[in-house]
Amino acid sequence: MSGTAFLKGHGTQNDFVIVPDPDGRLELSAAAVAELCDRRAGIGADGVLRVVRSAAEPDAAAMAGQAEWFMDYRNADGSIAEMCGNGVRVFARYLVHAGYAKPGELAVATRGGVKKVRIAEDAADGAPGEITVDMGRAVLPGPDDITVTVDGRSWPALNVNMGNPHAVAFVEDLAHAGNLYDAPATAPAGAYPQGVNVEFVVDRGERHVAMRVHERGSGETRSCGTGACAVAVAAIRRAGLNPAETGRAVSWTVDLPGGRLVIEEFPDGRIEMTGPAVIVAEGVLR
Ligand SMILES: N[C@@H](CCC[C@H](N)C(=O)O)C(=O)O
Repeated sequence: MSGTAFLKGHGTQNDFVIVPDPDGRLELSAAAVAELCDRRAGIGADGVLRVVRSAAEPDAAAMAGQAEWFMDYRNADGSIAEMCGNGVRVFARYLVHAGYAKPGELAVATRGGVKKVRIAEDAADGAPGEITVDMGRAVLPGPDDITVTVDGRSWPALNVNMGNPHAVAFVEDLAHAGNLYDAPATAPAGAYPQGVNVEFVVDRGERHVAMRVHERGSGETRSCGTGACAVAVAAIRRAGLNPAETGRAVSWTVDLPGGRLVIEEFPDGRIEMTGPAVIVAEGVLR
């Protein structure tokens, strides 16, 4: 990949190497992604966002009529995931930075379908506007007896699918999640045949939680957008406030080690996630 241009960006400190490839010319192997994401020998990141026109990418050509750009997301180990919530915000920020889009509404194609994005104008002092993503609907596929275990402690967990799989466990203390370097054990065996992102959550106040996450393919990260949505859905159900039943939208604040995301669930089941996204560097690979 020598000579390839890249940028670095993050959303609530979930960080990404952005690789512009508008015409779909790059072969991005799993090994190349892992090298880029290596925090000592590479650029260092939780994942890679390849920016390609939907029409130029066989996986996304069917979405080209709805979204000009496709977010080709890869985890730090090179594996492919269906969706990345923080990634979509950073991807949208890049499109504005590069002059491919303007603040306002935008559609982004992902392996989890087309996501609608609203990019707020920058503030008068130049602070970047927040970005809201329509994350679609959560699916709660069960089973009801999922448990998560770390260091001999186990908790019941809710299986929430946000396009990608999550196990959400409410715990007494976020420190009980341990170092989260290795993937926490989940049971029953076979509940997550494709692996899982695991969230640990504590209450912080009214409609307000804090979480830590172990991401499939990336380890512990400082934020996970789909994870925050899964956590909000679990917290909303736990509080008996399902908007589909009450007819009222509900908003939950989710604090992560890298910042704050606000998640809103609507009576039609749609979930919106709002948070920051910034580009911090750009360069060329040697
Ligand atoms: N950090 C992401 C999620 C990235 C994908 C995840 N690791 C998976 O394999 O499903 C987010 O912000 O949603």
